[in-house]
Amino acid sequence: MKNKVLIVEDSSVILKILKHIAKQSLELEPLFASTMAEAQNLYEKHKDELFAGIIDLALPDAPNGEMVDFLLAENFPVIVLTGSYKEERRAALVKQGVVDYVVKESRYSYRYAINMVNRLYKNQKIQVLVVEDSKQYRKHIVRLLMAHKYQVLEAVNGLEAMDQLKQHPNIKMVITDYNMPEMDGFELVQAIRRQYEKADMIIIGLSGEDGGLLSIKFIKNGADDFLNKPFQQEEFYCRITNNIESLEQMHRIQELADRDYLTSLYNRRYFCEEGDKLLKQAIKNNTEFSLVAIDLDNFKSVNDEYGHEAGDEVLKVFSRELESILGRFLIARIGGEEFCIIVPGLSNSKVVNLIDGFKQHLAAKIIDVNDEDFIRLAFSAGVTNIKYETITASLNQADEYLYRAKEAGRNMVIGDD
Ligand SMILES: Nc1nc2c(ncn2[C@@H]2O[C@H](COP(=O)(O)OP(=O)(O)OP(=O)(O)O)[C@@H](O)[C@H]2O)c(=O)[nH]1
Repeated sequence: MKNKVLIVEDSSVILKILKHIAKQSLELEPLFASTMAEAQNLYEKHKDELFAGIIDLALPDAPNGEMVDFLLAENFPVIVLTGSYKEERRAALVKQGVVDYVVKESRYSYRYAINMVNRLYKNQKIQVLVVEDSKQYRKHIVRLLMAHKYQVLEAVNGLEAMDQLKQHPNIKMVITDYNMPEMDGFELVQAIRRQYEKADMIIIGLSGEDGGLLSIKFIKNGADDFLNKPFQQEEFYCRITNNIESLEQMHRIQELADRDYLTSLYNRRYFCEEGDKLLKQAIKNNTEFSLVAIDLDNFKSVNDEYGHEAGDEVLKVFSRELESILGRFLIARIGGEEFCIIVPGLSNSKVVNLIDGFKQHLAAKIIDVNDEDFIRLAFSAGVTNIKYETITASLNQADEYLYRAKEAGRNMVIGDD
């Protein structure tokens, strides 16, 4: 597996800063060197595990970028660190195929270089579709994207693009030209936006020299950004990266909004929204649909005896157990020590057995409360397969069974029968 990064820098002060930042934020394992000889040794030894390099342009035994040349000849992704900005040098390096060029100005520069490696590593999982009828331009864009490690797919017009989107549901970004046969760029943007929200798909339009009118039209039709052709390679990368990072940020915010802060299980709002969809599907297809309500027994005594913090830990352990055994279903923490699960496709008695099985699994676990005290956990549960019109009504029914279980002595599962 390629999960190591070669970092080569001769200044001991800068190397120290790089080590510090790498420790804080590099998502791969760094290997450090301060001369070309050392770096080449490391490279030969770890070739199969090395993913990319952050390489100082001038080293004591390689004053003219020989280390960078060596790695580029090996087709190895290189981010260059350099002490001074020279436009000609920058242009030559970009043409040679370096991933990026970072001038050593401040801590921010080193952080940028480390983040770029993290970015490349994540890009390996991101699919991008390039839609362009000019073969020359298409290949140019594909090459640029591949240098930044994206998975790239191609189409020559809008129709082919729609077909590719259907075949590859993980595509996250479409870069599209305007002028194409069959279906042009605007028609494509409109067709994509009919199916994909902005949070699910980035669209970048490519426009020729037209005084900016095409760019405006692209944005008004639902594109997120545009690039005027011909573009600078670095502008291309900046726009692609910014858009991908905004999408990731949007997903992080969405995750935070959907999850319970303590246990990271889904929260009540998400559960009700998704549960309603699943319930409607089950009603439409006339299939089984179970809603399970679980409440830990005598949980107050855990807080009272060991403190609220220990209670929090126990809730986290319980949630992990739920996930490990029943993670294939929709699970949520809907209140303090109350949890809900939706189990589609099984009869009521089968779901009661499933939850009983989980209860036995839990009973066999000794839970470490605070490294000194150990407890066992029990819960009561209600399971209903009655398909009401809303998830809230099903939840009330499961809750009713749950409280019957509590009244009948706790530590039991009650179903419709
Ligand atoms: N540590 C911790 N405790 C919580 C949290 N949310 C709710 N609780 C506690 O959960 C306990 C629930 O108590 P009760 O409703 O009396 O229920 P119980 O003790 O589990 O008893 P039964 O449900 O009747 O078996 C209360 O002490 C709450 O403070 C939380 O997020 N963290």
